[in-house]
Amino acid sequence: MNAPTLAQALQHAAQRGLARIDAQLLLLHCVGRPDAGRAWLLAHDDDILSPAQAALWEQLLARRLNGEPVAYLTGRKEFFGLPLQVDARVLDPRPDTETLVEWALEVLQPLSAPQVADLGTGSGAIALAIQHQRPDAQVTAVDYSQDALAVARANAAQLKLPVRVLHSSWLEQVEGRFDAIVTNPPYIREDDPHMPALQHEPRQALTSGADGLDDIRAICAQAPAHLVPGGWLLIEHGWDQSEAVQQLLKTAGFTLVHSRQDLAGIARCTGGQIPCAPGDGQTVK
Ligand SMILES: C[S@@+](CC[C@H](N)C(=O)[O-])C[C@H]1O[C@@H](n2cnc3c(N)ncnc32)[C@H](O)[C@@H]1O
Repeated sequence: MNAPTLAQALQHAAQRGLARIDAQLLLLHCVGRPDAGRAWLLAHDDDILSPAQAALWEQLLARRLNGEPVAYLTGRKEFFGLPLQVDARVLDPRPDTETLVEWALEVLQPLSAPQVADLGTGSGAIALAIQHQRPDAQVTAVDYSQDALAVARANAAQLKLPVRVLHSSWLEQVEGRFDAIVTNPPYIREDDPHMPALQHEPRQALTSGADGLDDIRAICAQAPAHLVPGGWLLIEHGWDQSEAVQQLLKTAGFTLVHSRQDLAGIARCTGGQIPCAPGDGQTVK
């Protein structure tokens, strides 16, 4: 077959069942215009792919149809307005996680030069978004995976953001106390039926024991000793875990424990505050 026009390439992808937005992002990548938008594609729909571009397009189309995230195929993902480098060493950052960043920015808002930790940083998405919004903050990005830390370091360098990158299992090798600890840890049950659909992402970024809560349990237990009085722990979790996470936070001594909804209106983040002084405890319903 002759090399297709851009319009023909998109039509072909739709016939094979690829979502239009995915096809557009992959095609922009193939023609070397990753920053151009859909309007550019429309304006150039008669352009013909070069043989090399057509070969790359066919290859990426097949990989996407096999379930690889678009971000791994293009090597980039926008998160909180920041262009991140992303590959199979890290979780593909999800838009829902921006809810957690917004919450963190709110609790940090009254503080100057706050200390912040992002546990399980992966690509560095959360840490870098907070550092970008709060240049006065000292942000520490922690991960157990050296592969993930290499990606986070590369993103920090590329974006010129002074995030401190640290190797640790949760807070075990971390010193000091923070005004906020923010985390999107693994929280999927080992036997979750959706795991095959996530086969291209690192397993250590996804699953956490029989009920998906092993890592959240560890973080809730470790965090109080690493927070200043009045400091917050904010956690992203699964769609059906908000009650369990609220209970874990209360058991660990947190107050003002409550959950927030993601972009789909599901309670997907839960947080609590270390009391400022003994007896300060309150609960938000
Ligand atoms: C769900 S991913 C989140 C990545 C990133 N924060 C995001 O939101 O896109 C969870 C991350 O936790 C890391 N992780 C898993 N176990 C860990 C542990 N014991 N200590 C620190 N990080 C861990 C994984 O390597 C992975 O990068």
